[in-house]
Amino acid sequence: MKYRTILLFGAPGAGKGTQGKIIGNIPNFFHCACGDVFRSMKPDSIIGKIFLEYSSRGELVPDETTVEMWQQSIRNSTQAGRFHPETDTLILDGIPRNMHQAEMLKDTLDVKAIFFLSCPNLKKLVYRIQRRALRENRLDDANMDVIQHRLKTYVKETKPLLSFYGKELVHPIDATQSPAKVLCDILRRTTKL
Ligand SMILES: Nc1ncnc2c1ncn2[C@@H]1O[C@H](COP(=O)(O)OP(=O)(O)O)[C@@H](O)[C@H]1O
Repeated sequence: MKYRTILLFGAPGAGKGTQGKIIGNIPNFFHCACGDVFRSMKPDSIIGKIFLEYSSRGELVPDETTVEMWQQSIRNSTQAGRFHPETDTLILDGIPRNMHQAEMLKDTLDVKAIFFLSCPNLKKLVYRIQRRALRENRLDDANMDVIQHRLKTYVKETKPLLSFYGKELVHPIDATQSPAKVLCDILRRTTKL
């Protein structure tokens, strides 16, 4: 069975995690952020070490490791009764993150909509990422070179995904607005799906 899915899409710092966490608290939605799954791994486990190696350089973790880990995490959430695939909509954030991952997940995800949190103001993104670094103690947010590299990786590898799914699924959302307004825009469209 394919999972009914909404993708939260956008550059690092666009606010995917902030929105995903809130929406995930609404009944019949289940939020899964791939970065959170990586960060929940023990730093001395095999995946934990691979994650630190790549994320501290601002690079994507290799696709096989990522997709396998993500699938395991979804299976665990289903078995634990947190995610009910029959009735819940999956709110995905941070995966798929390139064309290859989208291909790998083609038979797993039934993508109903992509909310593209658009923030063309680079300074704003960098400011948000640096603020988060202080709050969440994230290695990959800590220095400017890594942040720049992450933003470049997004443009080169992740943004082309928008055309993979096709523009009829893509809902642009102005992510420079306050979190409450962004949430309103997302929910207004979600209830029409
Ligand atoms: N789908 C993915 N594929 C590969 N690497 C990923 C994926 N999701 C997360 N990561 C790794 O975790 C890091 C942090 O991701 P995330 O928490 O989504 O933050 P951000 O949105 O700020 O990039 C990424 O820079 C990358 O190294």
